Amino acid sequence: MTTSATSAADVVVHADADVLAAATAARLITALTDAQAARGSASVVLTGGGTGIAILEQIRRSPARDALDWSRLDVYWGDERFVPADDAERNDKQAREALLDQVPLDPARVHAVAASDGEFGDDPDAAAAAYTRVLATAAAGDGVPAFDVMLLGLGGEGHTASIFPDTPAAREAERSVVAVRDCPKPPPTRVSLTFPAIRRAQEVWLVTAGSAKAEAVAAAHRGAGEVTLPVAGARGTGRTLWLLDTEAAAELPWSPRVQERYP
Ligand SMILES: O=C(O)[C@H](O)[C@@H](O)[C@H](O)[C@H](O)COP(=O)(O)O
Repeated sequence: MTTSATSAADVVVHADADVLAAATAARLITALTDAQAARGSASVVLTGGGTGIAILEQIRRSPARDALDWSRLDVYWGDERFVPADDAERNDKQAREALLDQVPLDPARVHAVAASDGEFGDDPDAAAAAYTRVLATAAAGDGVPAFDVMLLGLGGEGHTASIFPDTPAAREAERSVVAVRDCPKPPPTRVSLTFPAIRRAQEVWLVTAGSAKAEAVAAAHRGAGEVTLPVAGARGTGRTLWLLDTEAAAELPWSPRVQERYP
């Protein structure tokens, strides 16, 4: 059941973090399979963080994962920690361990952000510029692909991807990918898509769990500005969907129905 909220966003609330991850995994498999049926291929933007990785682990465990033609899926990241490639903090390393190394993806269609020990050395601006080119090439002139689904997490203070409150990244209106430094969430140096890039996605799914996120979730639905609460600026061209557990939904200005956990 979805509840339409402010800014035409939909909200679906699940009983707990485990149900949220499993249900979002099923929803993502279906959305990407439908995109492939309609267009022959699909594209997804992954997120780091505990909820984002839990979703990938649920997909790995799901028999429905074989409904997807993995060889016709393009995988991107909404942000990446700018650390060495084999650093456990890398979002792509965590995603590969959770799922990507277990499914028959086309390696040429997995678009990771350069690591700090990669071809651009310890230069996050160069890594951001290179990822900008990756997106532009995939978009065939539109600058950024119209991703089928972009997964985004959020922090308790309202960051999403690696766009943190009151930062240049939150004010970026031109570039699609930027380097961010001194992030309050470690590691401090990251590469992140910006709002212009995020808003190219057809569907943006904001997925989060836990009471620590409840205030930011509610503030976004009360009309907070995107510079002070970046997650409020994350919206898709076709749909913005909030996927929450009951704790993260607890302070919403209305009481959405909860998708119960059935025994
Ligand atoms: O690289 C990152 O850290 C993520 O992209 C970040 O935006 C994350 O999604 C949120 O901080 C939520 O993280 P949790 O799900 O672990 O709370």
